[in-house]
Amino acid sequence: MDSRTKGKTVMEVGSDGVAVITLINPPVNSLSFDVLYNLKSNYEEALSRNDVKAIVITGAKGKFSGGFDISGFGEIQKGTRKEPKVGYISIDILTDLLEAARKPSVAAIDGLALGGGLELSMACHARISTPGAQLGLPELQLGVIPGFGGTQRLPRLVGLTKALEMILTSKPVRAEEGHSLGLIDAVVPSAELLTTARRWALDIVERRKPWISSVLKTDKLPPLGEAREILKFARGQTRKQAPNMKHPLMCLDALETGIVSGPRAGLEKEAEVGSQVISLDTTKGLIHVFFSQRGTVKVPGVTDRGLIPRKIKKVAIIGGGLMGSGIATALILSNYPVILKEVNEKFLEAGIGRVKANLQSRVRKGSMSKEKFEKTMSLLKGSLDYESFRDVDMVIEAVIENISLKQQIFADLEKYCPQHCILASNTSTIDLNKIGERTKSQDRIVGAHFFSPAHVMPLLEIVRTNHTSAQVIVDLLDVGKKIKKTPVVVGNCTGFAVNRMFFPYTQAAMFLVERGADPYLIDSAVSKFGMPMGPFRLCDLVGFGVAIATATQFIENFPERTYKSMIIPLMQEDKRAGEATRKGFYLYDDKRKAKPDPELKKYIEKARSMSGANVDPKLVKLSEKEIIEMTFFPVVNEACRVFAEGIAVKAADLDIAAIFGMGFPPYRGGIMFWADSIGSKYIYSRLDEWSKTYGDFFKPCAFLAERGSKGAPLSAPVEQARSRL
Ligand SMILES: CCCCC/C=C/C(=O)SCCNC(=O)CCNC(=O)[C@H](O)C(C)(C)COP(=O)(O)OP(=O)(O)OC[C@H]1O[C@@H](n2cnc3c(N)ncnc32)[C@H](O)[C@@H]1OP(=O)(O)O
Repeated sequence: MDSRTKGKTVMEVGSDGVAVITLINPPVNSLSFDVLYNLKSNYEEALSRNDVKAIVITGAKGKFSGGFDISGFGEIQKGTRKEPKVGYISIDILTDLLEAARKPSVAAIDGLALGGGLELSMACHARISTPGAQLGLPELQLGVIPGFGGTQRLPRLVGLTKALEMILTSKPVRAEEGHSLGLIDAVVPSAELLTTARRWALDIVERRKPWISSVLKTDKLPPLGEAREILKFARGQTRKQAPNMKHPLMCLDALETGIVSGPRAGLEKEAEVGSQVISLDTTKGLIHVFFSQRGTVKVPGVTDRGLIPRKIKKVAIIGGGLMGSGIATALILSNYPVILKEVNEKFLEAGIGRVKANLQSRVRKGSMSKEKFEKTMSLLKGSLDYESFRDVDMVIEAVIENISLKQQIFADLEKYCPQHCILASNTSTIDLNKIGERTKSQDRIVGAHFFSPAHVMPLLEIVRTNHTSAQVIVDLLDVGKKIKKTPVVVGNCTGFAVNRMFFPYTQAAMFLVERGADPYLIDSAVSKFGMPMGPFRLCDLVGFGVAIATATQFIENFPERTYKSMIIPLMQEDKRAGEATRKGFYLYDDKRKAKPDPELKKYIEKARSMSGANVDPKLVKLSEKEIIEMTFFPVVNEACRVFAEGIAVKAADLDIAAIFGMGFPPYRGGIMFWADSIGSKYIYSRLDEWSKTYGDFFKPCAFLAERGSKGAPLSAPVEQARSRL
């Protein structure tokens, strides 16, 4: 393969007259322009050769195709590649050359047929797959729409309602379901895939099997009036669920055009809309997230050293509270045997009960069988001492945020655990060097910061000190992958990456309400921006105990930029501690539904008088845009510090940390990506102005000041950062 080309296809013509074209572009046989143009020329050759009666398309190494090469969108966005003529691939190649050919084609699908992969197969005249195949059109989650005729052929093969479900949720179906839906013609074992596909193709030639052009099918489409109703409903749902994104609605337009005006018009609309969505900001954000998420496991100096992850056979967890039980649940769900240690029988029973409840909720929802529940629970053993820790490969400490308690635990662990055992802490804020101060095991001390609920939330912040060995990081990255978490490796400091970014967000919100802004308007503006909830609703959810413990760490370590608001401590004094007490910034009913509380004013006024702050008429009347800027620019500022200090190696890691740890909207690409879309100059000038008016909480850090003064991108690599990694 030419080093400049990305992938290829190869064609072999058998003595049976079947030309087998294989897609080759490791690791997932993505459809790069090179692959697609190669496919076209192989196809033309097959059509022109007299010894070819039919064509089979398959993918190399057990994968049909993971879809269009996503990096191609980036090239088009950056202008480094010219987009082909609108409709060239979907209409000229796949519809007019392949589907309308006078020789039939069959797709032989093993493994993946996603996006463009499934679309290519749907342009064939039949599809044979192996039982493990995954079939889906996940394009919307990348900000693009199903192209290559996907919006036209899928509804014609599986019906409009199912097609909408598959497209709008981006979720793939398995081969058996695909078969029952009519998407797949036969499911056969891997070893029989190619022979069955070849025979099927010849049977079509001989008219023993039907020669079906999916794009011309109409039998699965509902009558026009019904189709319009279904699409109207889908539009309503989409507007509610994805209010800040245009591309799902544009996709529905392409589907509707095909149903109302016929498949040719539908293909043209799909091509037109498909080309427009590539330049949407939300699409740029989502594509950035796709690659950044996969990039977090590439840690310079660690994962490029050829280290092989060691096998972790048994894990111990200390503390069966909310975090410990969640982590235990995540581990046993991925078949790790776990010992859960508590200080007494009562706490141990409660901890095991929590794990049980986590799994039982899956049984209730039907996603786990009773047998699987029993088997999974059998992996969990309780303990009240360290005796059973003698053969564990990893311990995760998950007790309350108390430094001396953690120090004692780590000193004990050093005595009882084997020499190779990884000693991890789930602390969310405390400096790991302090935790390990009373040990001589600094090279195997690491942070494994899970987010609550740990068996559900996708992020794992892996924190390393200057002493943590690369092997330990590689081991933990492997555990993270096995328990299906997105890991982000960060350096050691108070709050690490996520909580350091989180803190100014809640602080900015407190600052604004003390100066007269309405907390409920702030929550509403932040939710509209795309966060799952606003800062006040979030404080209630997390609970004021945690909020105060975290704030204490920040006040101690970053006093110069901590805004010390008394609102939460005052409410806590009155036994309002958030959702758990049914009273916080909101009041909660039996169903935990939140409603604003007029009494909140009282606490705000008291806090205001204590801090000496005055109501500022400008801040009382903030627009939604200003609310977003005043709450998120301080986050950008802190993210810049984290980046400049080398706590995060890549800006993209902070994007992923913000999305998976804070709930930052993925379609905005993450905190640094979003900041760059606004421009460092503007962010710097706003923060600078606020810091002059309102004080050091808003003061831009040196990194932001330097880049902002030049208008340079904040995500560009830090050249000479003193890396803590
Ligand atoms: C001209 C307009 C055309 C419009 C019509 C068509 C549009 C499309 O087809 S858009 C693409 C649709 N496909 C997808 O969304 C699938 C995306 N990929 C995945 O979901 C997963 O990667 C996977 C399920 C295919 C495999 O998962 P896993 O085994 O966990 O491996 P990784 O996710 O780590 O991926 C390995 C490696 O492969 C790269 N990669 C995966 N898919 C693509 C792709 N479609 N294009 C380019 N590259 C892809 C991924 O980035 C990883 O790369 P490295 O990090 O360098 O190892």
